[in-house]
Amino acid sequence: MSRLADLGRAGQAVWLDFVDRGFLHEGGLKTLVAEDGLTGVTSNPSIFEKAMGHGDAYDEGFGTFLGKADASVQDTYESQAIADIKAAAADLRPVYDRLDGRDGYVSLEVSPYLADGTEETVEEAQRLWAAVDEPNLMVKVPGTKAGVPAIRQLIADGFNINVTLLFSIPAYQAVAEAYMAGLEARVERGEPIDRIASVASFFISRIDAQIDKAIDARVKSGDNEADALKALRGKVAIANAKLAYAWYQQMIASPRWQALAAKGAMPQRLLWASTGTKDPAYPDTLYVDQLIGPDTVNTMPPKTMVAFRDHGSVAQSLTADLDEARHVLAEAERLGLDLAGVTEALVPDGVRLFADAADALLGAVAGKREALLGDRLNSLEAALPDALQQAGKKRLETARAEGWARRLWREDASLWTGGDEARWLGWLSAARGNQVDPAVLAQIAREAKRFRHAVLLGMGGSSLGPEVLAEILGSGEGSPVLHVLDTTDPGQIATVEAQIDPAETLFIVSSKSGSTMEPELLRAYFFDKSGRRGDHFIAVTDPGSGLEKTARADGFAHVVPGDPAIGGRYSVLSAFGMVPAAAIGIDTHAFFEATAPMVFSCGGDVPPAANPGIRLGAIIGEAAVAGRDKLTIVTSPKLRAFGGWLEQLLAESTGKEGRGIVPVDLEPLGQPDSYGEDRLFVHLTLAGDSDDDARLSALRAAGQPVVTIRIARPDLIGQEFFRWEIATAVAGAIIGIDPFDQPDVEEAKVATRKLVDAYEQAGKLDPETPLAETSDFALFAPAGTTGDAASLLRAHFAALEAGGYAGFLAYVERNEADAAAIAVMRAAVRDRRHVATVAGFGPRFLHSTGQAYKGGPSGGAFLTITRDPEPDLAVPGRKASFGTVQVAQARGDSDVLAARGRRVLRVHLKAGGGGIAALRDAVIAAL
Ligand SMILES: O=P(O)(O)OC[C@H]1O[C@](O)(CO)[C@@H](O)[C@@H]1O
Ligand SMILES: O=C[C@H](O)[C@H](O)COP(=O)(O)O
Repeated sequence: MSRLADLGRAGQAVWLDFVDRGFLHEGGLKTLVAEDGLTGVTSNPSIFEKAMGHGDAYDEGFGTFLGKADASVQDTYESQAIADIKAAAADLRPVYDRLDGRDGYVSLEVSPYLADGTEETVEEAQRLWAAVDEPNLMVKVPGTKAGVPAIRQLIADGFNINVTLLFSIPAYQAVAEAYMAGLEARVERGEPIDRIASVASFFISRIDAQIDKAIDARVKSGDNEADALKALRGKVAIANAKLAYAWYQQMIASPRWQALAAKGAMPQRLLWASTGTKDPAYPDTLYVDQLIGPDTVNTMPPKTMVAFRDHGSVAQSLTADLDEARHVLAEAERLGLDLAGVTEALVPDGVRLFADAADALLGAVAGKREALLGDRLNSLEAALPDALQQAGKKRLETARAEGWARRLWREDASLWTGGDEARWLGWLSAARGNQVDPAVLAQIAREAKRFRHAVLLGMGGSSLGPEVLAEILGSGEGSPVLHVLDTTDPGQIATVEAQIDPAETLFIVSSKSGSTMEPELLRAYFFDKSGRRGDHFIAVTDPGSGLEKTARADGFAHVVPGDPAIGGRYSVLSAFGMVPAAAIGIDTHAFFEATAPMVFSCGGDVPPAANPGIRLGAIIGEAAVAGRDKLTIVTSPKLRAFGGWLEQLLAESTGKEGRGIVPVDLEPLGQPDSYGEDRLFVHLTLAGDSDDDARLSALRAAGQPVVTIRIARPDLIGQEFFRWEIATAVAGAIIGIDPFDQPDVEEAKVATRKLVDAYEQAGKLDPETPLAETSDFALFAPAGTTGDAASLLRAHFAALEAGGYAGFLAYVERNEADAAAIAVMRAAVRDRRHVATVAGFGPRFLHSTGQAYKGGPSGGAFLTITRDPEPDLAVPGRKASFGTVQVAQARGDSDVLAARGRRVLRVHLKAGGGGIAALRDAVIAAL
């Protein structure tokens, strides 16, 4: 007869500390039951990681889940774990039935991520219990501080519980107390207690591993108690267990337990866990031989089981030599081996080890999902210099150990500054399409078909996302074409006006706050132009805003609410992006479906290294703190508009407190020697689109960091919105700022408002005296600057230092010709001064990159470009025209930049002069 079966006859149940699909399928467990009298199975996250995290044995099972866009890796893993546990439960069911519930259990552990939460643990145990749905399941709950009350409640609620991670006698006593209290609660409620099973898993080898380590260190250092110390090697854990059992025997004899036993209660057996020897110097059956006694369990890894079957010895060892056990513990104490400290530390250590295993497993499942999704998930490759590669890797490991993915989705503000960040995370769930009402979108899509044009009036987060959607996806058949007006430039307004007929145009007024000046002026302007046709207007705004009131009063066709828990720049997957998208006939349902693989791949259950958003965030965040803070956006032609959206997200989120990322968009690609050490290139490319591959390869070859994101189809652009939102939030955590506020934007608004108010009073703006002028332009700068136009321009660019950047802030119409002239100036400055260059059209950039220019890294030198609007446009009900407001915005912003110590030179292009082309030539000459 098997020695293992002899253990059973000695009163000790033999359990297997192992689960594996192949083993179960081949009938391995059934054989152990039949031949060795095995009566139970335990699992833990490490065991499942070994089973599922390697090889392909579970691929078939994973495949049924992972192919779906919205499968979570946690659910996928769990489905397979549960299948194995159910299979083991079925194999053990005859034992359970034969022993009338006294044994025959299989254990499944609650998530180690929950070990600090009582409520969460209770809920998780209930959930697993329902999911496995087998009477011979034991849910494993750690005996941590938070676990003990959970155990009490779960027992009271009638669940079978295996308490895990017990190392010390006091911790075990607390658990035994919780078990009795739970049973007593049932008795009090008149509920049965005779079918509730529990074991207390007392860990063995991990204690010796720690104590022995301390012993060896002291012996090595020549401790004068070396012999006494050596004598304790491999003894302390067993002595500790023996005394725990002695306490168990007393407890069982107590009147309190006897009263429960009289009502049919089953004792909570001590289960010896961690019984595989870790030190090869020890006999491999040590932690079985020495711990044999009635009403106990030993759960053994397969190797230990094989060894015991071969040469284990069965004797009532647990109650033998108790005095010796006491002596061992007394000696340990005398020698200062600090058993209490060791066992206390082993609890969080055990939780961490299981969490590490769970991370490894979830990471492996996520990897399989990525492979299965193929090009349904946008890919990311990073060619990075060594130092950045290492920093990113290290960051991902810290992020994993600190649970960043989970904490982000749990809305834990301590990831950032511990301020009000949790109030701004509505974009996470919005990415699943939860913020928008599909019926409203469908109605808007239907109604919009009667219009030929749609004009979106909004700034920053309210306009840049819709512009990307319109540019990259375009309008559906029979749906209007979208024009975005995010300006006060009279020329630009006139250009759009010339392209539309207000009678055939739907106007979408988008403003979260509902109080932003530009959309308010534009609304007033076009409302008049439309003949005050409210039914041609839709408002998208946060509930209760001023815009909502106006829209209702003016009978707008729809007032679609935003989510106040989403900031403007994170709002594209909410109503702010989806209403315009629906209006131009984009199938928003299909859009969210195409976006879902990224949303789920960036989930809280996907550890950082396998999480595409966190991976990117680690790269851009580490790059920024290492001085590579000019994130240079390079897109294939069809993705061009995306850069404008991304600029706002990065700049407004991270550029504050003198830190952050300065995005560089639409700067023509140069030769490697044009660039300094402050760049991180991000290349977004759409399959089939053409790229400047030669220049990009040259950059990579020159050691510049290049991240490449490949997008298989235009409708997968939604994935990049979400990936970059996650990445930005993560980069914010690395940089150490609140990525959801924009503290420096307000100041320019206040300065502008002052100027406009003064104009409303006086009918003119304060006169200014130019510092210098040519026939083409006049130059303005803060007091103290002198010289002629050429020397002022020369000094402006000469002041740029490595790591600084040149800004071109143009308060002119945003058209191809002006953009091209600015691009030439940028390339020239970049090539001659080796600094990054940025450009923005005002006032559009004020609601986007303006935050970083004022609040982000210093070192920017800004050339602000204005011109007299010709012709100007009046705003209904106001003295100040659009042109006046635009000039006031330019002046207000320049003043604030200067007040922040930024170098600012304002160039006012004269009417009848050579315009921006003349400025371009003057700038090139000045370099
Ligand atoms: O949607 P709103 O409230 O009009 O704001 C527009 C934009 O202005 C800003 O508040 C900056 O001024 C951005 O954050 C925002 O996206
Ligand atoms: O319930 C079983 C325990 O999880 C297992 O025995 C732990 O063993 P280890 O210390 O070898 O990981």
